[in-house]
Amino acid sequence: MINKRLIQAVPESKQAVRDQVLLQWGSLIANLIILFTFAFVLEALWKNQLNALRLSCAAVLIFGSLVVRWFCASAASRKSFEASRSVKQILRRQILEKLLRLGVSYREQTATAEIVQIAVEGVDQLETYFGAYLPQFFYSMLAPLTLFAALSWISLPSALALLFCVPLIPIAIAAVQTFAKKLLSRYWGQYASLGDSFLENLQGLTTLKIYQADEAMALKMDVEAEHFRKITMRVLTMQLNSIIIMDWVAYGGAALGVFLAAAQLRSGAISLAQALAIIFLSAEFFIPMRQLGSFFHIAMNGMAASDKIFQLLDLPEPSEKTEIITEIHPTIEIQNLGYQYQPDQTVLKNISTAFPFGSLIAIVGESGSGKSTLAKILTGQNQNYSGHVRLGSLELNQIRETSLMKTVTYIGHSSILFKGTVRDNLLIGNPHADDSQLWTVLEQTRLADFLRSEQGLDTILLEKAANLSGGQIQRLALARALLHDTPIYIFDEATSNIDVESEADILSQIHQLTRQHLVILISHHLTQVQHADQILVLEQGSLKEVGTHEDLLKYNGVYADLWHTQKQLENGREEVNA
Ligand SMILES: Nc1ncnc2c1ncn2[C@@H]1O[C@H](COP(=O)(O)OP(=O)(O)OP(=O)(O)O)[C@@H](O)[C@H]1O
Repeated sequence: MINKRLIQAVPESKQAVRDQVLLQWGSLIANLIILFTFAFVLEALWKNQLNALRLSCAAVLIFGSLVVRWFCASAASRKSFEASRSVKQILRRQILEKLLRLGVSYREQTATAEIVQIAVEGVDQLETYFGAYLPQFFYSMLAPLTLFAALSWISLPSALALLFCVPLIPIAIAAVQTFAKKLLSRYWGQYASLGDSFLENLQGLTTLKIYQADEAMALKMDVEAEHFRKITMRVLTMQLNSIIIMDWVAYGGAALGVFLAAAQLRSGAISLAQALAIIFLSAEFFIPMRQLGSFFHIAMNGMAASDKIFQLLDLPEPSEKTEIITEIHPTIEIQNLGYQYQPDQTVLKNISTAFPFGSLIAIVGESGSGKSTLAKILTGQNQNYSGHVRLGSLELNQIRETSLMKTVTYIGHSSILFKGTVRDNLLIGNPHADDSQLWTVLEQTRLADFLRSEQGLDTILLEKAANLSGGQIQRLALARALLHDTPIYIFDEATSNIDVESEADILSQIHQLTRQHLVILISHHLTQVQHADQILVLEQGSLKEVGTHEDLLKYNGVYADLWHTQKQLENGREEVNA
């Protein structure tokens, strides 16, 4: 019932829990004083012995205790709030730091949607565990012992009977725990997968509408939601059943206390005030444990979530990388490179080649031949490769991530721009750039005129730059990449799906970059790569051909086939257009 690892993960929580238990205990003592005083007032009233002095003493005592109880209760709830706030902060920081340590290759080990679920919903679930369950756990043991100590002076048999009934509640809790743990783990699994599907379908709603597949997808989600509804109902049934058992124990125990007090009063063993005190306090014996039972189910949910958090925190991290690239003009050398996403699927096989600085290297091949996989290896996103990849004199997977990021810039086909101004987005490339440098790259990428007609560098970009065209997004991403000014640039289909004008502008920039940098260009359009210094042709993960455009046409192999096929298609298109 106590997850040691979770508490050790947030050591600061211990003090907060201790404070809350003490404050709750203070509130209990105040309550005891109120109830005892009340019992004595009632007895005095019954015996007609209530005079002004006694009444005012009782009133002062009750009022003073009420003030103490109010103070303890409000301080405890403030502590509870502070504890849950700091727990959430600490765990989210740990998740973030873990992701930073996993680095750009985190997706080799986990999915982004899962991280979002764990970091947001999963951590929220732990609020009750630290803020309410843990203090209640200790308080619910301290409270019956305190009450026993107070009542044993009045009637030992009643105090003993009540004390022995209290453990029946945790026994009932423990009985459901094994079953509850399995059920909650399945509940969380289904919750995460429903969340994934929901997010994916929501993001792809337009596509689903275009293909009129939204209804079919909605039915599929209905099935998933129905499974989730069923498991949620099972969780709730389990929780309600155990609450009923706990209520039976609590009310049964309190009734026993009342019965014993009445019996002892009748036999003259105790006074009326003592009997009243036992009756008032019988319920108090069970309230803390009963409350623990209610928190327990929410806390179990949190513990199931914490398993997922620890799975993420336990992911193996890439080994410590110490090397820093010092060459100003690094080359890339690849030897017997191999890569697999899954053990039985070889995506790259035995590739050996070299990319000299100052050259334009093109990588071509049919879809799925492994071009992007190679680009991701060169940018550190895919780290578990076999063979060697050397950047200058250093092995790539030994290079510190910050150093690699200062050396290689990757521009993919759907670049991400962030909500904010154009300036904010450009400064990501180089935080120290001044406005004139920003305008220079915007001129180079031919965005300057457009932006001048808007609000210049202060033009606001919506989420995913929804207020820019596809071509403008890619040109702005290129401007940001130019500001980054690294010796190596990798363009992975950076001009696919954009207008001809933007494509031409970007290609012209790529060619201008070449002599001062090492540029790797991945493209399906062979016309874009025909002037490359070297063209690598991949086929099913193997390097089939290497050479210039002319060499490869003469060789009359895979590249020549691709070239002629594309030419025929283009000619066919021109004829249709004519
Ligand atoms: N994250 C991944 N997990 C598992 N398999 C993957 C992953 N990414 C790519 N693959 C597989 O690896 C192979 C090579 O993919 P890659 O994206 O490198 O090809 P590509 O040549 O860039 O294709 P395209 O030209 O269509 O972009 C494909 O068979 C693909 O299914």
